[in-house]
Amino acid sequence: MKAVSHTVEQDVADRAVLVSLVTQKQKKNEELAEYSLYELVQLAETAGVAVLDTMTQYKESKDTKWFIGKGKVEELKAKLEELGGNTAIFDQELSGAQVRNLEAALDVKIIDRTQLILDIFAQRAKTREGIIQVELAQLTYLLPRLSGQGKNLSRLGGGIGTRGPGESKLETDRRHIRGRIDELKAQLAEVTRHRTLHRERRKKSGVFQVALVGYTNAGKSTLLKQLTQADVYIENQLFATLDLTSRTMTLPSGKEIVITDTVGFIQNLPHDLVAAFRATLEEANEADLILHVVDSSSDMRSEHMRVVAEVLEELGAHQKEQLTIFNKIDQCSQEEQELLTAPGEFLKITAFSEANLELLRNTIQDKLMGDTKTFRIPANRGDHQALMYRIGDVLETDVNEDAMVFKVRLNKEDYAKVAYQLTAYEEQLAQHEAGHDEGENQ
Ligand SMILES: Nc1nc2c(ncn2[C@@H]2O[C@H](COP(=O)(O)OP(=O)(O)OP(=O)(O)O)[C@@H](O)[C@H]2O)c(=O)[nH]1
Ligand SMILES: [Mg+2]
Repeated sequence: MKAVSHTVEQDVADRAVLVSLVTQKQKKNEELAEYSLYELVQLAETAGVAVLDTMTQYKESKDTKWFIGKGKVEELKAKLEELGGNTAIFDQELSGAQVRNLEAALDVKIIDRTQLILDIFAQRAKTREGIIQVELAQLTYLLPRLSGQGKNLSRLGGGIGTRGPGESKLETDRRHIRGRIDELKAQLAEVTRHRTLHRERRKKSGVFQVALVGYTNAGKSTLLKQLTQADVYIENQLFATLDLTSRTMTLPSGKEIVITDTVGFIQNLPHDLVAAFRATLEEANEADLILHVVDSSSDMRSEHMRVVAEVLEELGAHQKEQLTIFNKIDQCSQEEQELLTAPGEFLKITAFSEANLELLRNTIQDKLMGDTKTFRIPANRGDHQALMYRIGDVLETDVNEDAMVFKVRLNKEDYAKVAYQLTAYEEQLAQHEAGHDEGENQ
């Protein structure tokens, strides 16, 4: 390495130049490509990499051998030498051959966007399920890129720092990796089964489940914390949350529900990762209500919302009851706030306002539960009265001459099951009373 720039932090192991290729096709949406590179910088920093510089190449289509053009490779080499870089990170997915060619030409570590995201996930995963899922995604990514050549192989798996699948694992051949993939899949199935059982038990007990989903850094964990006083990790960085956190939350009616924080989404989320995290994301699928949290202060919020909608669709969760939460409006001007809109119901809030949280709690309650309704039940029919406690939350009771009056906040599903029966009771009561009146009049 030649001249090392004095701005470089010497103690950071990975010092990288970030590279993006914008092809003719993507050029139509240059803003998006630029944003993707901006995100890559954040991702790299999240992974603990010192970002020295970025460069973008505009090219008709990608180069099969070098990904970027040969001339651009020379330029990159000069830049890496000038700045004392030891890593090049590409914003798009590279083939195994491209990685090897670039590595040979540049003599630095080559990482692509997918691998970088996988590295961050590996760094963050804490639960057994998360750890299995990340290793599974890493190996699935690695398998088609294996060349069987020792040095390249270990480099390819090396990742940022030492967080790739360990080198000893990589010394083994494809067959071993396939075996390990099968093993991980089996372990994952087992963990998932436990969780599904747990979730079903919760469901049977009639507890409502709400899932927080959204683009990374939208404020999901902050909301979980604000709504439940949970002690969760919140950071102004991408992918702060990786593992699921479920907490009990109390609605204004006093009813308890379970609210779950999930992993954030990002554009060009590696497909292997979505597949591996499917089980975790299923949580959104099982929820009674999805809270889609949006960072309304981001210029890219529409893009974020599109990405989230796509992932939800991929999971088959797009038909679920949804509430869009435009969060961080404290960072938006009045004009910007007025522009915020979403299909279906939405709220504009900041997670730091108690009044806004109250509004959110009430909206969740209204979404999960029906309106309040008053029933009159014959005073001598204990069985009918017991029914009142099965169709929702009894808010008030009162007794008058012939009937007990129940004011109930309905649980839509449970009420639907017995609504016909209750209508019949009401009719009976009305008839009874009519008979009574007639009798009195005579
Ligand atoms: N100004 C402002 N900042 C907020 C608000 N809500 C959250 N934040 C900040 O946004 C950043 C990200 O918050 P998180 O709760 O970690 O976001 P997340 O959606 O859980 O992110 P990931 O776990 O990375 O997917 C933190 O710095 C929060 O303090 C808000 O209403 N207003
Ligand atoms: Mg989070």
